Amino acid sequence: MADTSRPARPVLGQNQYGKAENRVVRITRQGATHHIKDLNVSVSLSGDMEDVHYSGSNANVLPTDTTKNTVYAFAKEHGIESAEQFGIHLARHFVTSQEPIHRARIRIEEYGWERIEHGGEGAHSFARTGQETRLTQITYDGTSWEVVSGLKDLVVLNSTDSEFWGYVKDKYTTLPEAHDRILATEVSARWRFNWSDDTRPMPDWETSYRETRRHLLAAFAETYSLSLQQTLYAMGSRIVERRDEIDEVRFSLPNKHHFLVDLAPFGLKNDNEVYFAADRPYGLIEATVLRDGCEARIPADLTNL
Ligand SMILES: O=c1[nH]c(=O)c2[nH]c(=O)[nH]c2[nH]1
Repeated sequence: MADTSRPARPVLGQNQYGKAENRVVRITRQGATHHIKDLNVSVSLSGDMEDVHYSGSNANVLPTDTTKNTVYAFAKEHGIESAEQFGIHLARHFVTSQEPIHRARIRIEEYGWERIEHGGEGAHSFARTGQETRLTQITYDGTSWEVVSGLKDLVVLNSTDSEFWGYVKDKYTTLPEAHDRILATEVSARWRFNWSDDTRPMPDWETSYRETRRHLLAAFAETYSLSLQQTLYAMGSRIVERRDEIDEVRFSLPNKHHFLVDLAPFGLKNDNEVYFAADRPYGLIEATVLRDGCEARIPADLTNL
């Protein structure tokens, strides 16, 4: 019989720790020409951490301060070739150098900079690109890797080649059918690489990002859209078909509605020229596109990644 006089001690569940949002800017000098990498790196470690939670023993705890220092030291010692390469390096270091640490998850946001072209000497002036943030998440358990990369805040718009009609109508439906509308969204996308073990060559991360982004944009621009859902599938399938290293793509696409303004009260005709750009509410279209036979592993809620 279990002793019911004293309740059992509550059990520690999943836990992880580390230093979040280490902002690291690495300048690489090639004579007067400088190169810049600007990252926001979050480290999350897990392993034999029962004691620190139950008793406060820090014997297995690599301080979060040390994880921060490691990010900066690695930026100096190894440079930052790509966000993925840098994250892999860090994850491998934490799992292989610290016995109690069994799993490392490194999340990186990368901010883009473009050169300011000017008549003066040197190439060391940059302007932040107002476009997307590049993202990656590296997970390593000492045996296998999972690399999920992507982007967020990439705003795109087609000013034609978009329709929306033929939908279900009930007594609450007021939306007029559209045969020529603006289609605009702010793309949040994550794609999962099929590279998972060290014995296989890694993808070229920089080329992969550039090409994946290019295919995504080309599919958006080239698809004659009958719904944002159709455009989403076109973007995902183009990536999976053209990039062998990627098995899964997930999108979260807010439909940034542009409503035609009624100019009739002013005696003016609105021939698809003047729109009200509504900021909310917005349609939210989300889906995963998978290589046939592959498993979906990217979480449905991208805010969890
Ligand atoms: O592309 C669209 N998909 C929808 O599901 C939808 N619903 C809606 O009101 N407008 C749109 N547009």
